[in-house]
Amino acid sequence: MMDFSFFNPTRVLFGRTALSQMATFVPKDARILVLYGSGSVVRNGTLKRIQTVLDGYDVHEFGGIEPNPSFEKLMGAVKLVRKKNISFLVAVGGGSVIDGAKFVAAAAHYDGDPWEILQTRGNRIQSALPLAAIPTLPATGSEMNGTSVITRTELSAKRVFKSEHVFPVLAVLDPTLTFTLPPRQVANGIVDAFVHVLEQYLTYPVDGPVQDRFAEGLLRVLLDIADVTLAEPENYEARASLMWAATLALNGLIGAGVPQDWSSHLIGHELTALYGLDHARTLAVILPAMLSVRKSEKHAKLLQYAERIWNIHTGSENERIDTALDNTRAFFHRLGLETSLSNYGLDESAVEALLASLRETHGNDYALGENRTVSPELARAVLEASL
Ligand SMILES: NC(=O)c1ccc[n+]([C@@H]2O[C@H](COP(=O)([O-])OP(=O)(O)OC[C@H]3O[C@@H](n4cnc5c(N)ncnc54)[C@H](O)[C@@H]3O)[C@@H](O)[C@H]2O)c1
Repeated sequence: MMDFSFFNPTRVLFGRTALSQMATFVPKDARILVLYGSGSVVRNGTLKRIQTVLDGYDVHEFGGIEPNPSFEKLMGAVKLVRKKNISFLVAVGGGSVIDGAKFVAAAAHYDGDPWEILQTRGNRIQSALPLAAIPTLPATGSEMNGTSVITRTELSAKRVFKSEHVFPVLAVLDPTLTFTLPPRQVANGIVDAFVHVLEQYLTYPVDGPVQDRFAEGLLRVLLDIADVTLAEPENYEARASLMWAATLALNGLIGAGVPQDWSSHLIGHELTALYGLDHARTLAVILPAMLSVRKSEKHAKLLQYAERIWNIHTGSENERIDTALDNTRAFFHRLGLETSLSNYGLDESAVEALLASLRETHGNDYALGENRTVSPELARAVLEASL
């Protein structure tokens, strides 16, 4: 196992009663800004429930945060925070709203141009407003991590920042808040969480059996509940398992002490920035191609994945790995996600545009992935394999 430092300060309230307990953990004199997205929380009554829970507080609201939240929109919230002297943020929605609120939390305290927060990947953040996250879409794990992904629309640039200061102080996880999700978003969430685990699991062995078994447990649960939670949106137990699995997939625990890849995510971000594909849909395209192209580099863990997740024990080692990759693609297809760029109407010209965009984001000589082998040449091979 590799040496590591693990930090996670987020208090989690989980279950049907979580929302009603929330106020216990919000300072009595807080001036609150509730941030939300395109309005599903208004239509399905979630916002009303939060207003009731926060009755007695000085509460303001900021809606309209888009999927793949934009810097431009969020700067409006930063302005409001300063004008109203807000002291506590509450983000209710999917990963986009929670990520957006993290940016607002950091930008409100930032001296200088807030775009620098993204350009310096969060390194210069000294403090941030406290934030409570109420996820309504189990997927990103943003409710219990210090990561945020923000898009600057005018530059077609999607950027990540990380900071210990933007971990939510509170994550309110009520699976019933996800019952209204359309199947497309549930499927996206399952795939997003599944790929988060794989980015931290399918690297190379470092004798980390605790991390491996945690990761395998989460993968198996996601495979077990996927069909049920899609067919029965109000099956509480299945949705609760999805929600907790998605949170644990990216709260730092399974990745502590093991190598991490994340190259599929970084290429996927460019796909969203240029062509607007949902985050999870970019992963379903890029990840299988990435694993195929880097099969020999990841051989040992791919073989372990084939055996322990897909119960494949016969055939040559290469055949077992190929079958595991076929099964992974089939799982994504079964959930309604495509696994090739051409299914989204993209061709060779998109490959060139994506490669240019990757250079813009990461420099001309980038080297991504756990072994720093994902160079511009290798990224080209992955993108061509994903056509
Ligand atoms: N911070 C992280 O660690 C992290 C990790 C992975 C991805 N991300 C980022 O998160 C974003 C994606 O977040 P997401 O997948 O959660 O989706 P999202 O927040 O973009 O939401 C997708 C859609 O679902 C709708 N929705 C949400 N909850 C609903 C509900 N209960 N009922 C009905 N509709 C509902 C939203 O209105 C929106 O239209 C991307 O920008 C991605 O890059 C962040």
